[in-house]
Amino acid sequence: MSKLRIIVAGAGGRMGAANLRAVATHPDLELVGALDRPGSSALGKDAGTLAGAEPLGVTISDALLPAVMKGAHAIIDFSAPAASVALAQTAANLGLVHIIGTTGCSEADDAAIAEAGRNGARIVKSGNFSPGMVALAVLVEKAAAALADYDVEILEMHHNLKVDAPSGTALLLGEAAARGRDISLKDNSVRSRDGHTGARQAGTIGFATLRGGNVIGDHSVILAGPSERIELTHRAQDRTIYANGATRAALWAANQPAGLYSMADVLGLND
Ligand SMILES: NC(=O)C1=CN([C@@H]2O[C@H](COP(=O)(O)OP(=O)(O)OC[C@H]3O[C@@H](n4cnc5c(N)ncnc54)[C@H](OP(=O)(O)O)[C@@H]3O)[C@@H](O)[C@H]2O)C=CC1
Ligand SMILES: O=C(O)C1=N[C@H](C(=O)O)C[C@H](O)C1
Repeated sequence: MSKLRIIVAGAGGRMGAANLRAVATHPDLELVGALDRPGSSALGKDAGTLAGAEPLGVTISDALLPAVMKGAHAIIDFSAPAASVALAQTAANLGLVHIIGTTGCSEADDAAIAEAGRNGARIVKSGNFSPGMVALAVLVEKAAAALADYDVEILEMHHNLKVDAPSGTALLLGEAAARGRDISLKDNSVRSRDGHTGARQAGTIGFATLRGGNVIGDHSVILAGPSERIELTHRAQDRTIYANGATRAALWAANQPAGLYSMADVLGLND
């Protein structure tokens, strides 16, 4: 089998480094491009050196076309919402696989990404690419359904450089709880509390956000009922889990028709 040729977007970032290492060490993948934003201090550097590994002979660039010309099949993209929307449109035009880990997308961004999936891109988008988190979401959906009158609260903590809140994973877990209750998350979520809030409204799904230090990603879903509390928790210890999930998704999506997929699809949970 010939190797799947990959472009890593957001290459100069924390996840960029993890993705570059995951691609470089995977026997079925070949790195053909590494992108960062115009003006980034990463431009012109060797992708491997920047990721703390051996030089890879691929220079970080802000131009997609030269990498596409090397026969790229897939983009692994953990960057920023505007960049991910633009890349999804390019992936649609070229029929590429596009793995999107970027969080903090607006409704309009998500609609544009879904449109790209309808127009030829093979997209896997997830707020969390760890298989453990996909399993946790299954448990949350079941627990929220079984304990239909318990209060659901979602707590997340991340490093002090994270720019979006609640995290993409917290929202993914909120969607799982809402599915379990057959309600819309958008219409039933409480994203923050401050001041005289009044008593908790039954049936809502609450979110709380903590930021500090270098926490990679902690998430807890708490189901609070009369005289008991169930806490379902995931703690990430290394960004490798996300990068390995992303490479797995790229290899899976290469054999799928155009569309917008989730990590649950990749793991066969929706078959
Ligand atoms: N789904 C998942 O499993 C995970 C998702 N994430 C998400 O991935 C994203 C990146 O996280 P992280 O690596 O920690 O963040 P970083 O800020 O470290 O990295 C983001 C990178 O993207 C670059 N970038 C910004 N705009 C563009 C652009 N237009 N084109 C190309 N590159 C661009 C940034 O450049 P510069 O710094 O110069 O602005 C930076 O190098 C976040 O949304 C985060 O929430 C993170 C971990 C796991
Ligand atoms: O920004 C991060 O770091 C992370 N972002 C994702 C999110 O928003 O949930 C995934 C992970 O928690 C790390």
